[in-house]
Amino acid sequence: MAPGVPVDAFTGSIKVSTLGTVRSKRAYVTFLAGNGDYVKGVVGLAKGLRKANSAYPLVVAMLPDVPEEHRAILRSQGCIVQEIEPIYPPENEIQFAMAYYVINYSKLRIWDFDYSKMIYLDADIQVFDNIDHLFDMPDGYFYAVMDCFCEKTWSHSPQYSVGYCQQCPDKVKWPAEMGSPPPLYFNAGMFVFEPNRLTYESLLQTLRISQPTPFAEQDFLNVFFQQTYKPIPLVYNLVLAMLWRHPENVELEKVKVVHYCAAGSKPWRYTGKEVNMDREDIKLLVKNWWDIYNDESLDFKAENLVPEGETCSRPPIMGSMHEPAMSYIPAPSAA
Ligand SMILES: O=c1ccn([C@@H]2O[C@H](COP(=O)(O)OP(=O)(O)O)[C@@H](O)[C@H]2O)c(=O)[nH]1
Ligand SMILES: OC[C@H]1O[C@H](O[C@@H]2[C@@H](O)[C@H](O)[C@@H](O)[C@H](O)[C@@H]2O)[C@H](O)[C@@H](O)[C@H]1O
Ligand SMILES: [Mn+2]
Repeated sequence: MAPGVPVDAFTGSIKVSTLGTVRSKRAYVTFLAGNGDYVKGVVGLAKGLRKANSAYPLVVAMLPDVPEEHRAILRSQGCIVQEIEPIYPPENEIQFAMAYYVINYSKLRIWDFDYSKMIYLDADIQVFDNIDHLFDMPDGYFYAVMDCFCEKTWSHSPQYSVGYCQQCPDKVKWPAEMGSPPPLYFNAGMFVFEPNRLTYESLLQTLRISQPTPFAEQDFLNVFFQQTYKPIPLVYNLVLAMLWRHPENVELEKVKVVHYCAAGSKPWRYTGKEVNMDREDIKLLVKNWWDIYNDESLDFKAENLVPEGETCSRPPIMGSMHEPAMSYIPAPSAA
């Protein structure tokens, strides 16, 4: 570390101004696995961030099973393609809420990326308003939106069995005989974090001695970051089930980020046939996603690149950067 360069005590990352010294590197990051249709989600996300005039690039952490054709599509949309090795949980008999969640532990590789602060977004998320200001929140915390426990996907949990949800803690109170209520729990489809080698090593070491649970890496991250987790408003990650489970908590016109995680809501697979998918608000949100996906004016244009070294208020979205050669075990095909 260059002497005299201020280092943030908590994260160990370099914190300097942009005036002639190392600029703290920021980026959005998503995760892509398999050769299926989630690549459409990433293209939509890249175009949505562009439409929202985000100043930061989108890095795609992808497993080795993502085909070259999909990688080329993402580079052509200005994404930074970064291959990662899969991470599997310890041997287990667990029944994940969705079988493919087993690949989601691989998300943990993003803590080893060379950035000072990142915003993680699932590929089934769309950003409809600029959220760059989230990068300026105080360092040293893990920021994410609180999840909801009311969907059937939670039927394994004590919360679901007693009808308790952190979104309405006074509606059905946590039974005193079950001890204190569960700690606040976040949805891991969107979070603001600081990549850091020490944190990364600790995540991997802790995972090796952790019992996998139904929501896979989401459960694991909630336990790991329990002491530094800070809830942020649901406008930054609208878990669609909130629309029918807690409408009193949702002001749809103010929502900046939509998470298409409800069963049947992935826009690129949408049929409208599943439960709640025939709602007018769902139809509108799916249309809004397609309007961005199909908008050719939002496609990446190389001429928008600002040549290296020129001062610019908005770091360019780079086409692609050198992918480090990595040896890896072929990952199982994702869902
Ligand atoms: O076949 C798959 C399944 C999942 N994912 C990635 O893993 C994330 C988490 O899965 P998903 O969003 O389906 O989970 P949900 O939020 O719906 O529970 C996705 O958003 C993608 O980024 C992927 O790339 N390919
Ligand atoms: O691997 C576990 C996944 O768990 C989460 O999805 C769930 C969770 O939000 C439940 O609360 C909902 O009921 C459910 O619909 C939704 O799919 C994250 O969105 C995803 O990124 C990933 O971490
Ligand atoms: Mn998701």
